[in-house]
Amino acid sequence: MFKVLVMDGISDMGIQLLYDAPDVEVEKKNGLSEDELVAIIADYDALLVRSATKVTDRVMAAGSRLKVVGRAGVGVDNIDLAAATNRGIVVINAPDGNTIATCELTFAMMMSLARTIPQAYKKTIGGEWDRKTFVGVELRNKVLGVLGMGRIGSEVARRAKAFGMEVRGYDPFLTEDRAEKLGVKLGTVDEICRVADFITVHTPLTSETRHMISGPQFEIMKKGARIINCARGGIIDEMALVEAIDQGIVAGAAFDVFEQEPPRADHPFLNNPKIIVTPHLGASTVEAQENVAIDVSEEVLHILRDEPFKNAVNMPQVPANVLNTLQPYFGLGLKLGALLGQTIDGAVSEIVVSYSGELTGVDTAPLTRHIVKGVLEKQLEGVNIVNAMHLAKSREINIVVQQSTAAKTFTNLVSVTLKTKNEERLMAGTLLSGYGERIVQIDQYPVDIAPAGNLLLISHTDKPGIIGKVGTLLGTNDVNIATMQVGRKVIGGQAIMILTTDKQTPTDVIAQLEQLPELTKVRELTL
Ligand SMILES: NC(=O)c1ccc[n+]([C@@H]2O[C@H](COP(=O)([O-])OP(=O)(O)OC[C@H]3O[C@@H](n4cnc5c(N)ncnc54)[C@H](O)[C@@H]3O)[C@@H](O)[C@H]2O)c1
Ligand SMILES: O=C(O)[C@H](O)COP(=O)(O)O
Repeated sequence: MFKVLVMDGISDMGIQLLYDAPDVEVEKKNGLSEDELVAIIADYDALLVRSATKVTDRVMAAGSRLKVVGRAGVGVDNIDLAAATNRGIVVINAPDGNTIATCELTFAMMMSLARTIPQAYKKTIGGEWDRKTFVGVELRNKVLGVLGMGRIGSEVARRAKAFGMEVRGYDPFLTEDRAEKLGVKLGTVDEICRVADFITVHTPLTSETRHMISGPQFEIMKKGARIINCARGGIIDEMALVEAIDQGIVAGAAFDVFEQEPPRADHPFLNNPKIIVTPHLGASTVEAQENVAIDVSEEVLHILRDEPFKNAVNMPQVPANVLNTLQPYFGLGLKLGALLGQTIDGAVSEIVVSYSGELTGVDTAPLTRHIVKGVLEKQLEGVNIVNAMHLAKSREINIVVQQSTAAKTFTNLVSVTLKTKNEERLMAGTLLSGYGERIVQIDQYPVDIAPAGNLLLISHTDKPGIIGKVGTLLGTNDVNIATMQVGRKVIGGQAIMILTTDKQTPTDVIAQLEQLPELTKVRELTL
């Protein structure tokens, strides 16, 4: 039974999938401190959070069963991603579910700024009928600058067009083609600051976007501009903004997010009549909360059940078509890595993976991760596809990936070579239509083995009687041979023998085999 801890008031309707799952037990808790979370997290396989819970390295270190942290929302700045990767914990988010909610809040903010609705409301309910102070501006024919043209920024741009606004966008990853389709004119941050009547930010908070709008931008800003931040506190320099308002450069600002949340009671935004604030409500609609909780629950179930998943934040994204092509090879890759890893002694210094046939032209990185996981898992604890590459890198294992279009006997071939200081071994496998996974080459020898069960890999000198000696020794020790193959390049030269046995070969029998003078290496390979 998988145990899932759900925090931060995530929508019950959205996590119904988890409640309904026969293999999942759900517990809901709110407002736990880091210490309280550390004290209980060892009981859970999955942790679901919004932005309130800080998932620190300490929390993950205590989560000995933790496989996945699910963020019911977009931003993962409350989760220590590097620590999660290090510990092999998958972090997933729900990037699409709250786009519209946040876009609509941005518009609500923009219209509130244009028409000073919160200020007018406050006076009116206070008994004042003030029709002179609150003369607003229209959105039509105004320039809107959108910094960050991803999901939310693009939706904001679309709606702004419907309001008759001219939209200028800045996003280093936005192509001219897409900008044209959205009806957005591209510009730099400074160009946008000079001309925009409204500026809204929709980037993540990164070292590049921190204080993206600060003193120098306010200096060149069009007089009377209005600023909106429904993305992340810190993208706009809060103190510089207050100064720009005091200097009459900025006419008003609307913030849903703060550098520190909740802001201190004496934060200068909280008593400034030109600044509208909300308590990080961008994603807080019934629909968005259901959407993100459904998305994250589906992904958590996939991860717990070892099924393919797509929204991992601490692993590269894999497009669905690529995943579909690679999926059948994951098992083969894992087995090739695991078997080969057991054939060598000493530290691996290099893993060379070569793909050919129908695997060429495909982004095979996810398959390489499975192979590396296979190689490392017999030596290291806690290796998984999230941390395999990271662990290899931290052990200075060089990973070389090659793709070859050269015509081969097989329609697809995955070949893996492991190198240590003293030796080099190769194993290649293929997916044969109707037969499934086959190992078709070990070192320079062609073979045909189904990678399953108990395998004995024996390197020996090709001499008459060796096969008989091995068979007799195994037979007298009650180890039944299911299949046997031998490979050699020249008569009397080096050769290999691969046996599949019905049960594991006891270690003392392996020791007896090793005593046979013709055998140079005996390895039991298990999966
Ligand atoms: N207020 C809320 O409750 C709320 C709700 C949802 C999302 N958000 C926040 O809004 C932000 C955007 O969300 P999204 O779903 O649109 O994300 P997204 O990933 O779809 O879009 C972000 C965009 O920012 C761009 N970008 C990155 N670095 C940039 C830079 N240096 N300059 C300009 N653009 C840059 C990216 O290319 C991308 O297009 C995120 O930080 C998210 O956490 C806040
Ligand atoms: O990044 C997000 O998805 C938003 O900031 C929403 O955060 P929340 O789930 O805590 O409302």
